[in-house]
Amino acid sequence: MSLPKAELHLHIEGTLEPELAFELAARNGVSLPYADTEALREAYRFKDLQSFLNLYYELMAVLRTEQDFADLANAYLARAAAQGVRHAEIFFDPQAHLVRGVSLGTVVEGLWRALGSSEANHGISTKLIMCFLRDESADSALQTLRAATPYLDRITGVGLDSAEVGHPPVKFREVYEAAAALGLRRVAHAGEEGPPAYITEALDVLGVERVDHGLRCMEDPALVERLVRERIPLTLCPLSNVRLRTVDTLADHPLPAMLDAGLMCTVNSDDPAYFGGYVGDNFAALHASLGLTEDRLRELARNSFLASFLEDDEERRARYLAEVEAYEFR
Ligand code: HPA
Ligand SMILES: [Zn+2]
Repeated sequence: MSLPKAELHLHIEGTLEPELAFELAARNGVSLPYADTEALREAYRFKDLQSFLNLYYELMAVLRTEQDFADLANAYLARAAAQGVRHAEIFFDPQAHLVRGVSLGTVVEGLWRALGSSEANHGISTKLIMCFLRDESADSALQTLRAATPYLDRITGVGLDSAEVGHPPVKFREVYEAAAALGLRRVAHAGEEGPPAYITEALDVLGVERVDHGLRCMEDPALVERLVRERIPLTLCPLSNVRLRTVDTLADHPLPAMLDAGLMCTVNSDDPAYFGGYVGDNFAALHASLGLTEDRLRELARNSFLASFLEDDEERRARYLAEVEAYEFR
């Protein structure tokens, strides 16, 4: 669906399509434990977040050089452009590369080769958000933030991802305080598999401005009321929730109830190579399976720009919002 939109919850490593994975494996002399792309796709049956993360980290082995990261990002941007994305705030997982001996410079410079020319090549403005792995130590997150010092001109904010349960936001208080002191924006995954209390903690302890997923807020009416009152954006990822079995089917997704409650929802693809669709596919699926009306879809698109970190360019935001209003569904 080509409705103009911003994508605010997108892990660049999660855009690694099987074809590109095999191409990069050949280029870098890395062997993958799958015979071909078909066999690899067979492994895309996840029972929960962890079963997905295992494959997500395994396949990263093919990402070695700046050009690999540039190719990965360019492939994403081309697909996103075809689905109406005008602006993308892109997550990356530095610790997952550092542990393999790939430097932060390689990752950031490589991604920047694509992001720096994204407006010219794809018509998409971009921002970069560096995520900490919550199943790694708080000290490792602090070291990662320190290592990012030379690249802070290219990094808009910090996020928190990977295995949620058992790794509450409070574990990362110190690194979020340090990030805030550096002027970085703050987001965190919370309430995907973890309890509503993690959402509250991400807000109160980490000072996040957006909550990634936030799905399980629906179990706590007082929290819903607060999120509505404070207009905290939630970056929902419906196809991801189905694939990771957070909801049974798309028809059971609470998104319509969340919109009815007045929550500021956005729709995103999370890890589109693994979850069966890019962001436009998520919009189309919501329309098909949940009967979301054109007004609702337009509201979601409007929210995506309102929730984006475009405070440095309000003129651009206004232009994108005008495009949303002018869009004609066909
Ligand atoms: O959906 C996700 N959840 C948590 N961590 C992640 N890292 C990549 N994708 C995800
Ligand atoms: Zn995510």
